[in-house]
Amino acid sequence: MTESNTPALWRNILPWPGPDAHKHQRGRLGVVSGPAWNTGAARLAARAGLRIGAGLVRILCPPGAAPVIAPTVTAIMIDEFLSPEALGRLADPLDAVVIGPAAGLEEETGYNLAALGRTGAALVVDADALTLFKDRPKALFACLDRDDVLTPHEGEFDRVFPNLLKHGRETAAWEAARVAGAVVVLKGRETIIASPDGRLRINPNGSPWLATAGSGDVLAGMIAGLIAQRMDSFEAASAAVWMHADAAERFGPGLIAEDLPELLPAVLRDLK
Ligand SMILES: NC(=O)C1=CN([C@@H]2O[C@H](COP(=O)(O)OP(=O)(O)OC[C@H]3O[C@@H](n4cnc5c(N)ncnc54)[C@H](O)[C@@H]3O)[C@@H](O)[C@H]2O)[C@@H](O)CC1
Ligand SMILES: Nc1ncnc2c1ncn2[C@@H]1O[C@H](COP(=O)(O)OP(=O)(O)O)[C@@H](O)[C@H]1O
Repeated sequence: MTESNTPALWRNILPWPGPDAHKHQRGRLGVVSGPAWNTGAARLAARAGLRIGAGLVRILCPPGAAPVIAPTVTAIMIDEFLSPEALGRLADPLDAVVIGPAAGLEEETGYNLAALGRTGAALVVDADALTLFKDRPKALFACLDRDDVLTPHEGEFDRVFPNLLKHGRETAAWEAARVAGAVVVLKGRETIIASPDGRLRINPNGSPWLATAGSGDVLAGMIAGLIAQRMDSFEAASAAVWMHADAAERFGPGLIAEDLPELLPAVLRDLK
């Protein structure tokens, strides 16, 4: 079934806090950072996850990155991990984790993903954590569950799912979700959200102002922030894609990725 991704599909299941909410109950999100000179992407994702309503957000960083991150965050917490096993232990109590933005193309990123795959947290896998698996996608799929989300742009999609795009974006996304056994968000002008059970949504409100570095990192944080709040992964991806574009259209000229999280309160208010 193919649908246009309009708010009517998911507006009534957005996660608003109840009167007894506390921060742990609102959802615990983790974002894996790259090394010291590559922490910006994780900070963008973390800020977006916090703004979309996750109650508690932690950046999980490799040795040496914490002193860079600490002066730039306030509500967001920081944990350092020294091994994939240590990352897994930090992630275990979390509801959702983003891995990939500026994570690096070293094997360590794959080991980190595998460790996260053994935790109970839902994963949003983006950027380097996709590119790393070029030519060996089965190793990526082995880390995934059906509530995990892959967020490739077309370049990343072609690395993980070679020869699929020639069948058209819809068929490609549909088949990718089936073989990966996870939700696939094929980004672009008309972003497609595909579920492993065969559902497909095409996003109608794409904004070219999103063609700016780091906007995909923000989207990954938004999706994971909604999943952390217990929204179904396919619905969370659908809602985040629409809200991301709506935020960009509201701002228009001059938009940079840093602006996107700050636009979310207005987007959320109008949806409420
Ligand atoms: N603030 C930050 O620290 C940022 C870090 N970023 C990170 O920087 C690293 C490298 O990013 P790159 O942009 O080089 O890697 P990409 O994989 O995005 O780009 C590599 C190549 O893919 C090709 N490509 C094909 N289709 C594409 C599409 N639809 N969109 C973009 N590229 C397409 C392009 O020719 C490009 O040269 C990644 O780890 C990424 O997560 C970026 O997310 C930007 C922001
Ligand atoms: N021309 C466009 N029209 C609509 N959306 C776009 C356009 N160009 C980029 N986007 C959106 O911007 C985001 C870019 O993500 P990505 O390529 O991962 O960037 P980055 O790696 O810099 O964060 C995606 O959500 C994509 O759908």
